[in-house]
This record gives sequence, C-alpha cells and structure tokens, in this order.
Amino acid sequence: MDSLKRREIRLGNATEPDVKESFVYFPENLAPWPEIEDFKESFIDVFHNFTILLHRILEVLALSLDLEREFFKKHHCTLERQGGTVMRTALYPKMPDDFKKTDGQLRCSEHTDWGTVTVIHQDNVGGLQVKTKSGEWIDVKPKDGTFVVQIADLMQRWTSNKFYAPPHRVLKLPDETNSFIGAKRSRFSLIYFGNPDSDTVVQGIDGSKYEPIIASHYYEELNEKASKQGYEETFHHTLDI
Ligand SMILES: O=C(O)CCC(=O)C(=O)O
Ligand SMILES: [Fe+2]
Repeated sequence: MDSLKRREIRLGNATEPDVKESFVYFPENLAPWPEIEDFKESFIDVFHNFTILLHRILEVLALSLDLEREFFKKHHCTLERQGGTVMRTALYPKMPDDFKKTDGQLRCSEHTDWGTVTVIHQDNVGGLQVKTKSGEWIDVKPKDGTFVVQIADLMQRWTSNKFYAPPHRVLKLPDETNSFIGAKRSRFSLIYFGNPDSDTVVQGIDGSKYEPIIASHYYEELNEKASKQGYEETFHHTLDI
C-alpha cells in the first residue's frame, strides 16, 4: 500500500491516511503505467469519454443558469491544454481480520473536490456519503448504469453559490466494523475530477460573493494550506454556504 504513504504526506498531520489505494492519470503525466495488457489504452479511452460527458454536463449547467452554452465548457480544453483534470481509480480493499486501524482513520475522509464537476462511477458495494446543506449525511446508493455527478469548489465559487459543492466521504464499507473488518467485498470506484484550464479566471457570476481567482492559484493555495495546516483545516476553511 505505497499509496497510503503518499497520501499521508499530502494530508499533513491532521488526519491519518485513508485506507485505500489509488492510481491517478492526467494527460501530461509521465509516470510509468502498470504493466497490464490494454490498461493504458483503455484508461485513456475512458478519460476521453468522461471528458465528452463533462462537456455535456457543463453545457447543461450553463443553460440552466441562462448563460451561453459554452460559458463553462470553453474553459475545459481538457484534452488539449494543461488543466489539472485527473482520473483516479480508488480501491477500498477488504481488510484482513488482524488489521490495526489507527484513531481517526477513515476509508476516505470528509472533503469537497477542488475543481468544477466530478463524475464518479462506483461499483455496487456502497459506502459513499454526501452531506446536505443542513448537515445530514446521506448514502449515495449505487445504481447500475448510472454515474454520480458532483459539484466541486470552483463551480460553487463560479456560480456565486447557486450550485453547492457537497462535502462527501466514505466512512467505512457496508458490513464493516468501525475497525474496517468484516466487509463482504472490496469497493472499487473510478473518479473523474473535471477542472478548468489552469489560467481560467473564475469570477462569480453575480460578481459579489468571492474574489476572482485563477484556477491554478486555487489549487496551489489549497495544496500549500494542506501541507502547512493539515487537510482538515484546509477543508473547513474553503467555502461558506
Ligand atoms: O470513491 C469514491 O466514491 C469517492 C472518492 C472521492 O470522493 C475522492 O477521491 O475525491
Ligand atoms: Fe471527492
């Protein structure tokens, strides 16, 4: 579980590393691919298809706000320009009976995503939860043939809070004890994080709520905060509702 170590560094001291494994892809990534037949070609193909879906969703969101169709989409030239859009696999493995969980450790700790729109394909195990505006956690029950579409921070800022970036988490898998033992199966999800092109100026559509921010500066700011203050602090500061 090398990935747990990497995540520990990213999250700072405030939380324990999540109990999961990930593989991350973004177009300009030069890291070696796993040596699995057809993996690279399939992964890139899926990334392209998610990008087509992202563009459709962005068009619908713009039209729903009476904005021009291309308003968000034109800033997501994900396949041609560096933008920070990434696709990640997440495996939440069924843990052995002697697994020793540390205090505060979760499967995927509470957070909001940082970009505009996230699309999640989850298998039928379950465990994903989102927090409503009134603070209630609800299960995002798996449904065959569907994706979960979530608003992320920059979209909330861009729409001056007309759209809400919900905090979400995977507390534990169904049937698991609080020590992460007893799951019937591992959980697997594929997550596409849609982010605007790095130089996009994200300016609230009603001009008032948030200062304009350049997309790449937003991620840098959060990454810096995460390494200094720990991820929990970073999460709690981000947006007001
Ligand atoms: O695994 C999931 O379903 C969601 C994970 C997630 O929210 C994330 O990696 O940002
Ligand atoms: Fe997330």
